Amino acid sequence: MKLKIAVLPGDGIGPEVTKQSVKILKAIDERFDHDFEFEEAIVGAIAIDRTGDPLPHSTLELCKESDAVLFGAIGHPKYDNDPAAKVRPEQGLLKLRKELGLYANIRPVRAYENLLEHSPLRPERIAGADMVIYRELTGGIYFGEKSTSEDGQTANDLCTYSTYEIERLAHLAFKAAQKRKKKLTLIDKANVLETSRLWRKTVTNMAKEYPDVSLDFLFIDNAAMQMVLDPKQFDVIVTENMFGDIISDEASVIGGSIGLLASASVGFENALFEPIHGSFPQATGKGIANPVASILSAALLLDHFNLNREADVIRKAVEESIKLNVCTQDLNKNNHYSTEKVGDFLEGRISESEHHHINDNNLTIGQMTII
Ligand SMILES: NC(=O)c1ccc[n+]([C@@H]2O[C@H](COP(=O)([O-])OP(=O)(O)OC[C@H]3O[C@@H](n4cnc5c(N)ncnc54)[C@H](O)[C@@H]3O)[C@@H](O)[C@H]2O)c1
Ligand SMILES: CC(C)[C@H](C(=O)O)[C@@H](O)C(=O)O
Ligand SMILES: [Mg+2]
Repeated sequence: MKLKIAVLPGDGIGPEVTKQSVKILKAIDERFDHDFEFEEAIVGAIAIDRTGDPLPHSTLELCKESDAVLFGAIGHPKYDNDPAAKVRPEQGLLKLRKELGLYANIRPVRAYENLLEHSPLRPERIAGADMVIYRELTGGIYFGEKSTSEDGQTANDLCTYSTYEIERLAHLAFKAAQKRKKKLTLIDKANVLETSRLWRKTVTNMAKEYPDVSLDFLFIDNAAMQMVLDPKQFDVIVTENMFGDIISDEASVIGGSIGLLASASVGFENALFEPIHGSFPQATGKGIANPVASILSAALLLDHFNLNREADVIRKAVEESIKLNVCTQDLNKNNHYSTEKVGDFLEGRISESEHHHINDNNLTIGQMTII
């Protein structure tokens, strides 16, 4: 298949992990005889430094004309530590999501058999946990009107949702549940927030169209507790932008590290793939960042184009690396491997791999297969 992939490494560990996922995609390209073309562009703090704009026009245009975007991470302490900064790296990512219409952010989370002991959570609580979080990505409090009073003593962030925004995401989540364990959980704060009450009303109405899916509701505060107490209860989660951001970082503890959690952001026309973690500035240049989240995001990219067999080869290689303890230090304190070495190991496995059959256990969601 011919694919043009825009590569936006970004800041901090972004370039280090993205280098590995590009390497893996190139190995897949070679192994399966595809025709992948990669083009890099700047975004985030590095783009502010060079152009004054966290999302330069040329970067946005490249993303629009590409089949998919492979995104690293953005963010730099010089902005995190300056609340008065007029322009911020994060604005680049938020604008990109909005401009590309990426309303659904899909974050698969699961426990790995060989990492059960590694998680701070009790192994018997997390063994078998396997869920997908559908996070709304272009609305809510992130994108509402913002203001600070002239005296600087009061600030506002408006949270707005429309039925349309809720429905287009919830349809994807219901469909995902139909192909999985047929359970959908809406996470909200409907006991307090008007927007959450609209989510509950809208999703409840939609449930009639999906009679085979059982729908339940959790308030976000309780959900945050349930996520660590009994994560096996979750199948598909659907939630608004900010709750989804927070609950997915929390859920990464189940896998053993946020360095394992991949995501796909999709809209009607565009798709972007990125790890859920940030630029982990403390690790920049040290070769300690886990590249697996970025590599599994590349696997989701392949799934998006129905290259399920190829995506499966990547996931199998990752499973194997975990089994053999070929991991960065977040997963293996003793005898750990560098970012590059983990990438090299996976690349080697892919190049040597047999052509696999499509795993029938994979669950297809729209165009996408979710592990
Ligand atoms: N999508 C994004 O680009 C994105 C996401 C989250 C945060 N950020 C930005 O990143 C910067 C740092 O934010 P933060 O420290 O809150 O979050 P972060 O995700 O960068 O790091 C939080 C912690 O997670 C762990 N971690 C993250 N990535 C890892 C990896 N690949 N391997 C191993 N461990 C990893 C580290 O222990 C780290 O201290 C901020 O500027 C923030 O705005 C960007
Ligand atoms: C960097 C930030 C804007 C972003 C978000 O909150 O969406 C990040 O935390 C994420 O999860 O992708
Ligand atoms: Mg986040």
